[in-house]
Amino acid sequence: MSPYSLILLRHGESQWNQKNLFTGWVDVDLTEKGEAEARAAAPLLAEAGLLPDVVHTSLLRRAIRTAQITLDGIDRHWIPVRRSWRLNERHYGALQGKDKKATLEEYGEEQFMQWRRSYDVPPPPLPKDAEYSQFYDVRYADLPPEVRPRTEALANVLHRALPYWYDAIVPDLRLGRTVLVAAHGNSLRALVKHLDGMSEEAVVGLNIPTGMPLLYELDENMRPITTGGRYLDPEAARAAAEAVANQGR
Ligand SMILES: O=C(O)[C@@H](CO)OP(=O)(O)O
Repeated sequence: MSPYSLILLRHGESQWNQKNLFTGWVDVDLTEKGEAEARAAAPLLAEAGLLPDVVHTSLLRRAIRTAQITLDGIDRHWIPVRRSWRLNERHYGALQGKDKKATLEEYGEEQFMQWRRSYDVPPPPLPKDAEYSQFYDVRYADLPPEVRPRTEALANVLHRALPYWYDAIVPDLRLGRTVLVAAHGNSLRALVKHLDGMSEEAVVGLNIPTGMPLLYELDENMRPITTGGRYLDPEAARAAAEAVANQGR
């Protein structure tokens, strides 16, 4: 038995996942399919005997609602919750609200993939007052303006997520709590990169599917017992990750 259990859960399908639009910090809701995915995660946790004691989410409703629906399904809707902008999806800059297929056609495969999956190349920044900007969103009002992103590469996401990992999630794990983190495709890619010690090149090929619980059993040093963790439904997760990889095509 490993000492520490961490469950990573990307939100269920969102309205903009369904429409194939770059989303980032835009606060779109789940689709009915996304709600069903969140419900389906519950029995997987129950069957594995994984009952979260505490949940951490981003400030975005697709992650917040996914956590609520999943936890409700295992009668754990009452556990303590903490939320942080540090778990938010990657800010997608000027791509927020843009169609993935149209972006691929307009800019070509190389640029498209560089923006989507490269480690350190961010999309162009989004003007503060653009339609899909969150710069003046009240939920980020406590953040100094220079911290509020207008675009992010995965490297920036890792940089802002790690303080939360060390200062909020690890302390919960150290107390022996089973921790659920409900977050996003790219904030979870950053966390997985850190946990698995992935190279900048390897993380390019990492895709996290929606609504599939990913269990990391961690040792005393908060390192995975098994690299890559373990999806509770590995076959479904593999197919769904492939679909994420192929978005835009
Ligand atoms: O649009 C987004 O914010 C993300 C996740 O949905 O997309 P991608 O997988 O292309 O990084």
